[in-house]
Amino acid sequence: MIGRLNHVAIAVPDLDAAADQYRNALGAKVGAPQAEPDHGVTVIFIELPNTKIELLHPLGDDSPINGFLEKNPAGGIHHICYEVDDIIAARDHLKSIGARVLGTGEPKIGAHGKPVLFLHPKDFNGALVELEEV
Ligand SMILES: C[C@@H](C(=O)O)C(=O)SCCNC(=O)CCNC(=O)[C@H](O)C(C)(C)COP(=O)(O)OP(=O)(O)OC[C@H]1O[C@@H](n2cnc3c(N)ncnc32)[C@H](O)[C@@H]1OP(=O)(O)O
Ligand SMILES: [Co+2]
Repeated sequence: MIGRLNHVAIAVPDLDAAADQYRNALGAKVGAPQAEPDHGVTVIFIELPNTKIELLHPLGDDSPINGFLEKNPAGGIHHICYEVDDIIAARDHLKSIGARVLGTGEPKIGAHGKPVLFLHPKDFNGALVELEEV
């Protein structure tokens, strides 16, 4: 069902510092900050030849990543995003086998303008999974 790795997301306490580090220390192609108010985050995408890194920082008061950054004040790997062809079929299959789909259960439009869903980390080996329909 899952296809390519779309991105690995890293929650960071200082978005500018993290972007500068990827640009200068690692020589990466770093995009501009992108506010995603519907998701409670500001993101910066880093384009790698085979995938992307998504730097995440809280936006607004009730960001879903606040708790994670409190537990991991230096930052940390927050989620992995896999591509799927049909997000509704993927969701219904996962629900039917008891996996918890987060939020309302309806896909939201993600940072690439495509529908996304999240699966509870406790159901996936401690790793928060995002699915993106491509
Ligand atoms: C823009 C878009 C895009 O790419 O298009 C994005 O990525 S938006 C990216 C931001 N959006 C999201 O993450 C949306 C989905 N996420 C959520 O709904 C939430 O973050 C949850 C995953 C439910 C966690 O929420 P919260 O931290 O408030 O809950 P909680 O403290 O009760 O956590 C429950 C347990 O899960 C663990 N936990 C929390 N966040 C985790 C993470 N990212 N990876 C692995 N484990 C995690 C906690 O440590 C805790 O474990 P213990 O009980 O063992 O201590
Ligand atoms: Co993401």
